[in-house]
Amino acid sequence: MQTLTERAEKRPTGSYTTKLLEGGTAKIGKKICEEANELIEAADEPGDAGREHFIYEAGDLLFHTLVLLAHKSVNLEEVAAELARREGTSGLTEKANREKKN
Ligand SMILES: N=c1c2ncn([C@@H]3O[C@H](COP(=O)(O)OP(=O)(O)OP(=O)(O)O)[C@@H](O)[C@H]3O)c2ncn1[C@@H]1O[C@H](COP(=O)(O)O)[C@@H](O)[C@H]1O
Repeated sequence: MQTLTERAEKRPTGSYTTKLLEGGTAKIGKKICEEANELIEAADEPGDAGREHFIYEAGDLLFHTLVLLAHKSVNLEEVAAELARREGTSGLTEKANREKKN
């Protein structure tokens, strides 16, 4: 995350992250969707090779999600704080609260 934040600030040429950041939410979002699909496909692959592929794709999805956080100037601590806020609350209660809000 620190590296990605630095890429967002300095935008060095020859950086894949810079290329993504220059494309903004549309480009990063498209990659996140692609990587999410690849992760889901890999989830049902059998055996050790399937497991390894699944981990590889999870890495890709997390990487691109972190790039979107850097693009939005959001740090991991803020996301961790949001998850901590939810801790101890049932996911079903959280869902009901969201539905009330919308
Ligand atoms: N952890 C990663 C990382 N994970 C995945 N990727 C890239 O994410 C892309 C995954 O997309 P695809 O599988 O579709 O491959 P692709 O066809 O090459 O992708 P596109 O050109 O179509 O976008 C690949 O290009 C991977 O290289 C990453 N690129 C960079 N990092 C790390 O990010 C840091 C900054 O990297 P740079 O900004 O490139 O210096 C460094 O520490 C890197 O190791």
